[in-house]
Formats: sequence, structure tokens, C-alpha cells
Amino acid sequence: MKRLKVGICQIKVVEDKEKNIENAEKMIREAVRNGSQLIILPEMFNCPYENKYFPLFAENYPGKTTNALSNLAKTLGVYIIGGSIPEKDKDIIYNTSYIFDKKGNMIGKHRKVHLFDVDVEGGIKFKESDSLGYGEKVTVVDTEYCKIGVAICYDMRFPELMRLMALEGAEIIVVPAAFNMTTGPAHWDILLRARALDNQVYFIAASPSRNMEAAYHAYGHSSIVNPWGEIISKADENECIIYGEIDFEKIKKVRKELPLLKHRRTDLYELYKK
Ligand SMILES: NC(=O)CCC(=O)C(=O)O
Repeated sequence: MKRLKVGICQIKVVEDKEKNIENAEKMIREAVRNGSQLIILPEMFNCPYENKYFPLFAENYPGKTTNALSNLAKTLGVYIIGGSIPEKDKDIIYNTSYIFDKKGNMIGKHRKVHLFDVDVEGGIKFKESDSLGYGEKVTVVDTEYCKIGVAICYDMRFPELMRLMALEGAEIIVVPAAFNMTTGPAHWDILLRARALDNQVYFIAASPSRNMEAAYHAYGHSSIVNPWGEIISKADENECIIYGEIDFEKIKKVRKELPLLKHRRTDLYELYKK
């Protein structure tokens, strides 16, 4: 039976890019020693999640961070979904996830499509569009195991994007994310479980750990949810690696027993990609 072992590195992000890369490398190596074949990092894993840092930490592709991830993927013979980093392209900075195969080839990249511009009374206020540009693509990559959809954090709130990935054949959706202490406790679990259920996929969300010295306090709680909506692995707020196994028979079984994707009334409504 085909299975895939996944490791999520819930990294503590600090104000030093070198240290963040070193720490990611250490944790990836540990995840691989413990059997992971696919390793996932959090949103902005090499840079504190604050507008003022994005231009300072941004790099072109290929750059220091992506070279390190590519080398690790090749040396260790694993897939890496490299969370996200601030990517500089000409004069624009994007919140970008790079995906590497076992040979270290970059097999896809996702630029965050929905920017986190919110103002919750008494809670979180953030305006990513002050410093970042919008991604324009839906990202589904092909691996030897299955197709994997990749989106970033706030993107997960938009069910149409997730559904497009499922319709393109994704059996796993991976979302590097960094929710906060307003929306995390309120919405994190519900969103992850809903997206897994809607699309009958394994839904994996990777957060940084909570760093109380940083201005932005990440919620943590990286999780893996199966296609039946059950949380099969979950972190607390601290730095750690969590593990889980993708059971492809489970995806088939759930999709056969409850054929949601087949039962869509495409004669009544339609979802299409521009
Ligand atoms: N980094 C983000 O996109 C944060 C998204 C978030 O916290 C939310 O509630 O959505």
C-alpha cells in the first residue's frame, strides 16, 4: 500500500536570516532521520513576519535560502516544500513558496495570491499589500506520490482556490501559514478541517512557533488533517517537528463512499480558472 511520511518543521523564526536557514537545515535533517520523505516549512521561515523586514530579507531566485533548500533536498533525497520567503523579482517582493524534488530541482513555486490585509477591532491589524505584490497563479505540482496543491496562509480562506486544486487532481494540499493570536484560536482548526472535508484531501498547514520576542505572535499548531476531517497530528505553540502519514487508500475510500467531487452540479454552477 502506497504511503508517504511527512514531517512539518514548526520553526522559531528570529531576526537573523542566517540563523533561520541554519535552524531549518537542522530540523529538516532531523525530520529525515525520523523517516520523513516530504518536509514542509512554515510561511516566512527565514524572515520575521512584519512588513518592515520583507524588503530587508528578500532575495532573488536562486538565492541563499533556495540554494540551501535545493542542496538539502538533493543530498537527503527528499521532497521539500520550503514554506515561504520574501522573493524579490525586479522591484516587487512576493511571499513565495518554492518546492523541490528529491534531486533538488525546483518543481514549482507559489506566490501568495490573497494578501493579508485585515483590521480586526481589538485584535490583529496587518496590511501585506503595503510591501508585497500579488501572485497570479494556482499552484499544483506533480510528484512521484501524487499531485500536491500549494497555497500560503490567508489563501486557505478562499475555498474556490482550494477546490481548483482538487479539480486539478491534488490529493494533498499544503499551506505554509502564520496565523495570529486573534484569528488562530477562532478559525485555524475549523478552516483546516473544512478544507480537508470539502476537497477530500490531506490538508497540511505549517506554522512558525510562537516567538514572544517578535512583534507578530504566530498561533503555531501546525497540523495534518485527513480527508475525513480528522486531525491526525498537531503541534502546540512551541518549536517542534510533527509527523504524519499520507494513506492514499484512505483518499480513495472517502472519495468513493462520499462522492462529493462527482456530485457537483456543474449544469447549475461552474468554477473556472481565468
Ligand atoms: N499570514 C497570513 O496570511 C495570516 C492569515 C491569518 O492569520 C488569517 O486569519 O487568515
